[in-house]
Amino acid sequence: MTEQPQNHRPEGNEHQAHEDGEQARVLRFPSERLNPDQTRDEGESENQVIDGELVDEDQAQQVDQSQAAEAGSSLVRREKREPVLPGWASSVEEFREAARWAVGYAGHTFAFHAVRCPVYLGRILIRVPQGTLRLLAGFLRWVTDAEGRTVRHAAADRADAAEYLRLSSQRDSRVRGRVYTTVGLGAAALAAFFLGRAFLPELVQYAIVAGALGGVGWLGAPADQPIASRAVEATKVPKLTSNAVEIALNALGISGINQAMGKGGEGIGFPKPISRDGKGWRADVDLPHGVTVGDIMDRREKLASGLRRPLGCVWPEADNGEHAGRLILWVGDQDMRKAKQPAWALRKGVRVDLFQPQPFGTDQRGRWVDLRLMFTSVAIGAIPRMGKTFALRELLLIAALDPRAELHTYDLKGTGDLDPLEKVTHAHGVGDDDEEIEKAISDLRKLRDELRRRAKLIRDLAKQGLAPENKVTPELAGKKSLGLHPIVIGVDECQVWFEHPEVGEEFEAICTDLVKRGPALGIIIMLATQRPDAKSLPTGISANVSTRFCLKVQGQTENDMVLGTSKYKQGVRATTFAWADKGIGYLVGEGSDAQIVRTVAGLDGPASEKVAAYARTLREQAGTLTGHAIGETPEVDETASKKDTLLEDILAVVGETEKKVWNERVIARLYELKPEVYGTYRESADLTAALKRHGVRTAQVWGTSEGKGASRIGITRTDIADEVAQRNRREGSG
Ligand SMILES: Nc1ncnc2c1ncn2[C@@H]1O[C@H](COP(=O)(O)OP(=O)(O)OP(=O)(O)O)[C@@H](O)[C@H]1O
Repeated sequence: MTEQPQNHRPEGNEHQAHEDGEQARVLRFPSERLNPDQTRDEGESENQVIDGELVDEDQAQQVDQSQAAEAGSSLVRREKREPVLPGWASSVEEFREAARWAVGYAGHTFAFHAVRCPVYLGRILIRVPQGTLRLLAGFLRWVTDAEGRTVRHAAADRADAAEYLRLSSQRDSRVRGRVYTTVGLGAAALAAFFLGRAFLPELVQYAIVAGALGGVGWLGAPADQPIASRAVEATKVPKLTSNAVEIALNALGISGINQAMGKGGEGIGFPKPISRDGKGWRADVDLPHGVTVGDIMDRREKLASGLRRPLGCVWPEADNGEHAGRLILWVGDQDMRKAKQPAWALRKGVRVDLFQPQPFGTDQRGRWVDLRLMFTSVAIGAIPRMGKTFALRELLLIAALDPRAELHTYDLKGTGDLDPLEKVTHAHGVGDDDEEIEKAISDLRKLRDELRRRAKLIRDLAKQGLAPENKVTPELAGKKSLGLHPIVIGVDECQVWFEHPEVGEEFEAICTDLVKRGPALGIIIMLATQRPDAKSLPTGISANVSTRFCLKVQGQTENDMVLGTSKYKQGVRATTFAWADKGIGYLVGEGSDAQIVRTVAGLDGPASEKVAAYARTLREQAGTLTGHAIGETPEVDETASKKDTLLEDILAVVGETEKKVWNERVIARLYELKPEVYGTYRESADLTAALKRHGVRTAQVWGTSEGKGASRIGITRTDIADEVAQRNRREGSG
């Protein structure tokens, strides 16, 4: 939340460790006070102006707890408690996955060996003679006490008569005993054989013979050629050791690390043992003083080389809960881009609720990462061919699976990437020719009006206690009569709109408004661009989107433009992705830390068509197919195609005698002149924005109302007249 000065009395004087190391206080708003007496005690600070940051209740509670720990008993320590159950036992998904693996493994092994049984039988029979020889040789060695032979020979060689005699007599008695045992066992075996032949069922006899032969055959197999082939070739992933991590970090060429690793250096700390984490190893590392996680992230490729692992397996991350030198190094068993992604729950089509989180992609550990589209606006950025359009289309498909959602899809690149959504979308645009731009601006103007209608409606509903948080709720969205269903706008290559020479600024103004106010009012705008700079993703938009997905970008500016200010400095660097990391990006969701996510793989055109077909069925059943999806042509706003005559109209309604006029007065007169054109101008800022597009600035101007003079935003007539004259000259010379 942005910094806001608060003029209120503080309650409590708890301290919170601030990011920059300063001590900051958590202050309660007056309404939250439990003890009215306290307010009297704090009367001195009545008019204290506090500069601070608004934090949510959860954050405040966390801080409260840690503060309580600090302030309370000396036995109470600040600590980070590890989960009681390991990840696989506490996550249903992981448990299911492990169980699926075990059953699959057992099934595969059984089938593999069952098919090869005849081969194994042949191998056994071939090896029976060899096995029999080995068995006999071993038996003979045992009976004759062969293992003592070398010692006896040594005694004889040394001419140690006493020792030799002792060993020989020991051997004689041992051999005697073993011969008796052999004879006894032989007689017993013979008796067992005849008894077995006489009394045992034939099947059991065969089984015994087969078992005996099997045993002998097994014994006859050479060590390197076992009877049974291996059903599963274990791909051995080397264990990640602290030594391997140290070698890799040392090889990065970072002087701070090299000094720490050198003689007498502080070394590298491992605050926790390296352990398994999902399908890989996780090492928590305390880097030497002065070395940051960002330094390591910049050298991801070198780190992978140092660890002798493919680049797609090595994922260094910052631990945001700790200091800037705490590195979490996750090394996967498999390259993330090649690892098989678990099935996407929505691939076969299923009705979704946009108010609930939906699976967007998988993290390095192969776990699904969910995203709640409601109450967000989304920015997607990347250099070309990294999977930006796939990501946007996936989000639009998720939205399409909620039959309440009204889609507006714009593919400004014009290659038809969003065409699979045609069968469900309310408004659809492809390309950037004049007609398409006209259609789009007209649609956006309607959306801006809808935004205003919703804002007013929500205000009214809040007054009646029906919108407690002053935003659209699932209940409100479900009431058709209110028209507060989710509206989802997806724009690929949005820079085409914002850079348009005539309506670019208007596109920007409307989109900024939608980004800022849309989420609370059930309007979600998603903008994707391959050139994230101030022109293609205006700052008003980039600063206000709440969900950001950044695939590979080239530099810090683009990185921060998409992911948010200072993200690069904090070690969230989409620049470290490789060219082959398609569909892999940093996702910064609402209030959550950045995480690496791979969008749904294989969701290409045909696969998207299938999901969209299901979405259409859902919409047919719900009766929510509208607009483009049922072949309706949108009514193009007449004013969009007509010449914009704002300046001339102002000159017509503001007489030459009036030098300066307040905006609100100009708007009222314009409305009288052309209500159908100027009906959307509700406030002074609307006229200011419209004039800005014509290169005319508004300013504070003096005027009178009911006899009282006041300074308000307004126009200067000569500015308008000059601009019209200049334009006429330009057109004349052109
Ligand atoms: N999650 C993913 N896993 C694997 N490959 C992916 C994934 N997402 C996208 N890709 C691949 O990346 C390639 C580029 O995707 P896409 O067309 O979305 O890129 P783009 O950034 O929109 O490119 P452009 O800027 O040219 O429009 C596609 O061929 C697609 O197969």
